[in-house]
Amino acid sequence: MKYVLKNQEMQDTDYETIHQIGIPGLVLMERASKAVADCAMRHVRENGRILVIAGIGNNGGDALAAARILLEEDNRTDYMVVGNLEKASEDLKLQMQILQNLGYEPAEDPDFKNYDLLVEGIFGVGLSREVGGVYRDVIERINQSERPVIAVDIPSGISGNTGKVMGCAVKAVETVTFGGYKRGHLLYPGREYCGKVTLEKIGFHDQTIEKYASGFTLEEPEGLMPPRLSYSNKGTYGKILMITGNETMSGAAAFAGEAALRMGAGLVKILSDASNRPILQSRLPEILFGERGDLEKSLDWCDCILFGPGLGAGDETKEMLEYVLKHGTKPLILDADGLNTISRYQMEIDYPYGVIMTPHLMEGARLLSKEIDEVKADICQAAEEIASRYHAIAVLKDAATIVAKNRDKLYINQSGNHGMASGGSGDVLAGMITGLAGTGCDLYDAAVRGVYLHGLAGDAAMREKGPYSMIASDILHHIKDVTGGKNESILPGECSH
Ligand SMILES: NC(=O)C1=CN([C@@H]2O[C@H](COP(=O)(O)OP(=O)(O)OC[C@H]3O[C@@H](n4cnc5c(N)ncnc54)[C@H](O)[C@@H]3O)[C@@H](O)[C@H]2O)[C@@H](O)CC1
Ligand SMILES: [K+]
Repeated sequence: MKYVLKNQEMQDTDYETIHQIGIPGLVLMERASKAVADCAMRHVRENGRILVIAGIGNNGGDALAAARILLEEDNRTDYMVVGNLEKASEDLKLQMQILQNLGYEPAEDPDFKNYDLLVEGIFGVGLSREVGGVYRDVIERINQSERPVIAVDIPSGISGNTGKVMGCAVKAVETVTFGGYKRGHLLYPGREYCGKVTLEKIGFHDQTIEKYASGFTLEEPEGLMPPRLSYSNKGTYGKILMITGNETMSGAAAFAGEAALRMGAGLVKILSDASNRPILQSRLPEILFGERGDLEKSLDWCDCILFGPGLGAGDETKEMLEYVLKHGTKPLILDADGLNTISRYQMEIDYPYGVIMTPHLMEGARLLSKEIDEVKADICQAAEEIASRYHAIAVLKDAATIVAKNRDKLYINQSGNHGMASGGSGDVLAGMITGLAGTGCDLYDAAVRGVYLHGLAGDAAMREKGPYSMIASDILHHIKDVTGGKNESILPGECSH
């Protein structure tokens, strides 16, 4: 798990580290610049020429100190500063003075194409408005030079808060950042401008970062699945009820049902249109099939409910959803037409047993009565609004999916790929989350882990089938690769590890 911060949260972390904990800012800066210089040396060939481009804030200070370390290591390095030096930060002025004391003067109007590598520290977490003037000119020259660029902290021009391009932005091959990720590293389009993101420790301690970070991300699948017990039976791993699939969309029910079973669920019962009985029972004989008349007794039977995939958003769905919201007593996952029904009929949700809502951007926009562009402008905020308005855990699905719950740290997902952008992927996700929730996993954990593992299964599918040819069934097929436990022993005491 890694923390994710907004600009102000990083500045607060800086402030506390320097002024309350007592690590001098210049010590942090020296460590930051060492990490940047090391990265530059990994990228540049022997005798290659490096140009360091600094702004006038502390991001520029990091860059100039990196230039000094590169020179100390005998790299052919020039530097330049963009902006009015009179307005520069004290640390930037100091770093420039040190370079001059050592006899290194800034390069005058250097031709970027004469260098093998550019290192840019124009703006970091201090970027606060659209980029214009000399800054814009330099950023455009950097990109036009077609030279590899290392960005210090975040590519200049990318908003650390939203990943938005603030007028224009540097396209980097690698970004070296410090302490924790910034949201802009993980959210699109910023994510594409960063190249590889390398997170370095420079003196910010975890407890300080944890105190200020409003977000987190997962990077390792270990330890995410609920434990399996030798002494257990199918009842131990959850009885899941799925109200899914109308007469034209049996596939949604099949995908969600199989995904829950592949996540380890004990029993899955699908209530669907009668015409789906032969299809589902031949495709997925492991499931129990019921018709909609079975709703009342199924609600008593189950440990967890999925409502929505492939149902259609008509009056019948509305009546069933009202019934579930009134009589259900188990955690509820609302997806697809469950969500469309809520927005279409402007239903309110106040369901005390826990709700996860899994809208894609368009469904999210409908739930908030907004235009999709408003949702895209800050998807973290949109996810938080859905969570707060519907008293739910919101899973707002996009290339970087967000999971939000009131007062908890927000999750930004990094797994997954564009090969997953095809029909059925969302049904698989809903089934995976429901599978985890039905096995007794905390609901927020179920949402976060389901999203992360779904992306990892998609990545495994992409490696096998490629982004064009992979389909939702391939994601299902690869769930086995991300749930682990394949080498575990069958009998207690027979462990191989
Ligand atoms: N001691 C510290 O505070 C540390 C700071 N660090 C570095 O310092 C960076 C933050 O430094 P700063 O807070 O000085 O800010 P930046 O260096 O990110 O920004 C410089 C200044 O540019 C101005 N500015 C913002 N948007 C602009 C725009 N669109 N056009 C023109 N000017 C604009 C702002 O007034 C800002 O102060 C981090 O990203 C990191 O690289 C690291 O060295 C770690 C320690
Ligand atoms: K930068």
